[in-house]
Amino acid sequence: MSGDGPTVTAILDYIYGRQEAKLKVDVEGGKEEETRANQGLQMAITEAKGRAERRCRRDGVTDEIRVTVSYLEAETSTDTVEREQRHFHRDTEAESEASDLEATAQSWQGLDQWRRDHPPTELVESGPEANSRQRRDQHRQTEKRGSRLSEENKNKGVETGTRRHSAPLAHGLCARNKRIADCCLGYTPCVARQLRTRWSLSETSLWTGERSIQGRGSCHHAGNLFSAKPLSPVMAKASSAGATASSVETQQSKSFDLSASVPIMVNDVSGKMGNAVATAALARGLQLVPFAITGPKLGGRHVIVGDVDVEVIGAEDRLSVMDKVQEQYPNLIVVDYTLPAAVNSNAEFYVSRGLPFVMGTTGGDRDKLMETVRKAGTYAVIAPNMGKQLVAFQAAMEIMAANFPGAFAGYTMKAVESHQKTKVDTSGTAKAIVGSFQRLGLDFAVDEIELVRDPKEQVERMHVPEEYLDGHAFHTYRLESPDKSVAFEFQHNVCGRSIYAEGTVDAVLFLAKKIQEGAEKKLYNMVEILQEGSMR
Ligand SMILES: NC(=O)C1=CN([C@@H]2O[C@H](COP(=O)(O)OP(=O)(O)OC[C@H]3O[C@@H](n4cnc5c(N)ncnc54)[C@H](OP(=O)(O)O)[C@@H]3O)[C@@H](O)[C@H]2O)C=CC1
Ligand SMILES: O=C(O)C1=N[C@H](C(=O)O)C[C@H](O)C1
Repeated sequence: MSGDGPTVTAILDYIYGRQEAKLKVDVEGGKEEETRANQGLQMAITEAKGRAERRCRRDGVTDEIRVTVSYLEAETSTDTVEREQRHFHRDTEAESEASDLEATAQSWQGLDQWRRDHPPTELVESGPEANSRQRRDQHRQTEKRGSRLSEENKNKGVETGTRRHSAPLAHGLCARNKRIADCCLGYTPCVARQLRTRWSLSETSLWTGERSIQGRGSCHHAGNLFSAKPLSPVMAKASSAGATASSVETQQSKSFDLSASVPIMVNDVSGKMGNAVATAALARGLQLVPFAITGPKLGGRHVIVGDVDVEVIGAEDRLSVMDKVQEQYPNLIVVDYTLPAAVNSNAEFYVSRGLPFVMGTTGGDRDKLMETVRKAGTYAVIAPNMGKQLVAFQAAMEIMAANFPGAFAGYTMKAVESHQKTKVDTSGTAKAIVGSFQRLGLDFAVDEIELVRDPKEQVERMHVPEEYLDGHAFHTYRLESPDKSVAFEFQHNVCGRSIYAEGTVDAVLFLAKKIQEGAEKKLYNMVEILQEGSMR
């Protein structure tokens, strides 16, 4: 047994053709007898099984899952390094590698072999007993490899971004298609293999630089589904590679749910958050609808996001435009980042058209907003903050308030929030957190929250970095006991908007999934999405 204890590595493998799923659980670094008797480890395995089953159900792959548990000998860290380096060399030959991969991945035997040659850079699921040293080693190696890969791709004139690549195939796809690449990042080799399978017939297009594949092909992370709608040139390419277009279609219609290729409309894409969300959505393979609705008489502009030219339509023309858009994109999900004054009327418009939506905009009449959505029974996510860790903090505060109501009775609080000077309302996040403090016994009203909007004060007093004066959210809550002998301070400071944009994409994908499943519950907040494990 290694000094750091055994490692659990669980790999979920969907076998689409046979509509079944297998979970492979490897226990490395432990002797069979010991690991069987190790309760923590067994719990980790059970947990991995449970998560795999949930994932299978969520993805609609199969109701059945076969589980095998194998006990392997421990490896030295030197082995790991060597294997990682081999992996790197093979990464750079990703194209031929991908062919090997498909052949070897046909059986568990093959998968075993493949995994020995391609140790995962990240565990799909890892139990509490996971060996942190080994993971740190792997991480270091991967980071090194990632930057070298980026360098190489720069030389080839290919944009891959700075994130690391988890599998040769992911790298292969990265090299040709940024959107797909982004979806692949973070996937483990076995999931990447699914992608390889999906794209096997069109991979040549990816590698030879055909732009056709970049059209509306898309994949997304939620549920590990890879949904693709290759454009006809890809079909043609596949045909010329020896497969008929119909065989490609048959394979896809069996394996994919095309509704997972989620089209989103971002209102208003010309705003700061709207733009950030549209950019993040494209990077994660969603389909950006080339129309956005803005306020009355504010339309007539075009905003270019990635390679999509979005026409911004004034509210006065929204009826006719939406007729067209909904016909063309029946699975459309709307994202709203507009202004507090527009929240209620926009929500009414969406529900009147049965449009599922994610409302990130703060302010307006929140009770009325909830009532509108509940009454209409439209699928929606409504939350004042979409940032994963902020949502977790919010959830923690709610839990504390629910468990210890009145625990801070008698305490006083000062709450201050600083945002870019264009922000017109009080932080919706602060209002939600204050709600929890109220339940904890504090006598504090939301209109007591202090707002800082003056850039000079933001720099000098709040210590906002100057480059983020146009996009920051700094919050501090300071609590004191009646005799001032005890003080608590909670602070969350965010620079930029990417944390919210990523969370918004999670929310869109979550909603798409719920719609696809026909979920009875229609209205969600971000805490619920986080609880379901649907935030990246
Ligand atoms: N939930 C979350 O995680 C987050 C929420 N937010 C919230 O998102 C909202 C938007 O913030 P931000 O992007 O910074 O603001 P911006 O002012 O940059 O963007 C608002 C956009 O909405 C447009 N607009 C104005 N009126 C309407 C209307 N009636 N219908 C549709 N669009 C309209 C504006 O157009 P024009 O410019 O022409 O006036 C502008 O493009 C705020 O409420 C903010 O608090 C922000 C960050 C994170
Ligand atoms: O307007 C913003 O910027 C932000 N708005 C949200 C809020 O009001 O809580 C979230 C975050 O504070 C950024």
